[in-house]
Amino acid sequence: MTQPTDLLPEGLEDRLPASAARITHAMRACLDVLHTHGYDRVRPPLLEFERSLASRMQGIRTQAMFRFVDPASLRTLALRSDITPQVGRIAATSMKTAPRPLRLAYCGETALIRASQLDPARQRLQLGAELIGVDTIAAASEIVMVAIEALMGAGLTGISVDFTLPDLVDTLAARDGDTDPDHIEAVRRELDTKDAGGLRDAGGEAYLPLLYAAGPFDSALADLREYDAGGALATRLDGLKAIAARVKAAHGPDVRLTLDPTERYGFEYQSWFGFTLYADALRGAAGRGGTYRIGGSEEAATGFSLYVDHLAEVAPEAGGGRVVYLPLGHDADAAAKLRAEGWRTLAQLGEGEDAGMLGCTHVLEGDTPKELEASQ
Ligand SMILES: N[C@@H](Cc1c[nH]c[nH+]1)C(=O)O
Repeated sequence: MTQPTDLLPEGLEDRLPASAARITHAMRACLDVLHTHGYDRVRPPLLEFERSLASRMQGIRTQAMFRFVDPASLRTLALRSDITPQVGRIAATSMKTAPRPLRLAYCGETALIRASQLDPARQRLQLGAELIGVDTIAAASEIVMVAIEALMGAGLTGISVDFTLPDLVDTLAARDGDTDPDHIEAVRRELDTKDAGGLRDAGGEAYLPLLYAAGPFDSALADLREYDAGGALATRLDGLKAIAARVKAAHGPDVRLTLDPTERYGFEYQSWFGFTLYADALRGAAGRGGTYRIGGSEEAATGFSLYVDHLAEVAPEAGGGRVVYLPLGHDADAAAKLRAEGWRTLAQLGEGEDAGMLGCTHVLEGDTPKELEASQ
């Protein structure tokens, strides 16, 4: 019986076996890909001092985090809403002297006070990789390639990568000698809503072509090059082209590439390069990444995060449906051998159990699993 006290807060939910199995399967597949590419796993804590979460990356807002006073230290703690800043802290402190480039992977729960309208979840299983100490095309390409491989490892299809230039407006404002923060912010806001009229009213007429330089990668890049007559964006555009070329060479038409230079949603701290990952049938993003600087050490880094519980909704089922029922007094060695071969076993505990109802497909007879129907 559900009691009123069993209700969960909005945006938080229990994952029951089928859904939890999908998530675990996707998580393992993604972690395996990161492991094979040389990314070492770290496990930062679930909460830490609010100030430390905020100080490592520019633009992080702790207002969106769950915060409370620690009865032990009487200081404000925050629940992490993103693991990347924690990995930045690790790279700048305990792993300061580790050789660069430093490759770190992570996977853990994050929480947000307010979900977005597109994605109401207030808890997210974030998994990702950070490549620290280099800001090169080679590093950004590796991150994009590993992210795609991780999604493919989880069984996702129809993957697309949407590139963006998170610091675009700042770069153009610097080019134009525009130092008025209010004007820059107004332009950003109108670009975010992709409102041409609003952009004009905000004095951002010069930025109008950016709204239209979006879509399939090659044509959007060509539009941007045309727009960028003065060449302020030239190195960025060359970088994007080189990264895209690597993805194309490896995946051809299997991975769709798009470019939306003004897309800033979710890019709080990324610098010249950002990307969002999508897949077939998935509502919203599967993940996001880009280049950034670790506050304090000012070290350059590139990385990506995948939202595993979200992407697992469209990942194929975990499979491995073979479950063998072990009757009372069964041969324990035979059962152990089957488990070692990848079978799942379910041991009988008492009389009156229905192996089929409990999800078993086989029953152990002697040392051989017999299909349930066949054995009856
Ligand atoms: N942590 C960022 C993505 C990212 C990882 N590294 C760099 N950017 C996010 O979840 O949006």
